[in-house]
Amino acid sequence: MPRFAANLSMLYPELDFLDRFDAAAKDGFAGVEYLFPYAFPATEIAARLKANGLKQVLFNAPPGNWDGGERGLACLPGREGEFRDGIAKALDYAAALDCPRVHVMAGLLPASLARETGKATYVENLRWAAGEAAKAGRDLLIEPINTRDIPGFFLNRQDEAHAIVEAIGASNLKVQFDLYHCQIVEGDVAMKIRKYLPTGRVGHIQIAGVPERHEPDIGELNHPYLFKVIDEVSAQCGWDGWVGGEYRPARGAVPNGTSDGLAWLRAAKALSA
Ligand SMILES: O=C(O)C(=O)[C@H](O)CO
Ligand SMILES: [Mg+2]
Repeated sequence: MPRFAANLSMLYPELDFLDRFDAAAKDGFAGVEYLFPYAFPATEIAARLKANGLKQVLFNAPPGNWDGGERGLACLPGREGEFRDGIAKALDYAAALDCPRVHVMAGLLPASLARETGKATYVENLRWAAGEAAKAGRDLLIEPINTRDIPGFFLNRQDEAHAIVEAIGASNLKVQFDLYHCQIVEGDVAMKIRKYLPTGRVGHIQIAGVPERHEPDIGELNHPYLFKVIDEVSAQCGWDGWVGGEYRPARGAVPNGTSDGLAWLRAAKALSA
């Protein structure tokens, strides 16, 4: 079975962020991911990881003005300086947290901007950032996201993401394959696992129930089946990444709301035992 990480931006909403590390470890997660560490000193987060024997497997580079609605800077002409400063900051945190990969959000394509212009900026920014990440020994990930959750998001489809990664040709630039977004945008998830894992271009997988983005055992995707497909393909091609549970617990921010919803994780572990 794949290794599972808890997404601490979404799981354990009833707890303060720094207390979520302890909860995830107690619930049997071996790794954690989250959107942004920047509100906390890296030393403080590193201490929580160490105290709980957790691996930091992923976080995002600074996305621009998140509260103002921005969702990344990578496709935005004129913001290259800020983009580069954000990558430098992310790589500093990645070193302090011993985190092997950083997700770079593409951003919202402005209505007034031609897609080709946004794409040229995106590709140039990624090329530069992948070079910096390579020097720091990290992978850089890009993630197709559905436009119901993030209207106007620049990167939506798996094939587009893989084409961009192939065209740039940096071995540390990879795709963050979020099965939830994939199901909403294009479907055929199992076949896409079979198609893309063997390419070596998938750096991380994320899961959630579709369409509510609750636990993976709620909704239209059959995760036990997909875990078996991931296992089977991994055995053939050597994929050894992490699967992040990135969902909003159905019971919400109530005590033990996340822990009580982890039947899907126990079932996945039982399958591999
Ligand atoms: O929303 C997602 O699926 C993500 O993985 C991003 O990191 C946050 O938008
Ligand atoms: Mg995701």
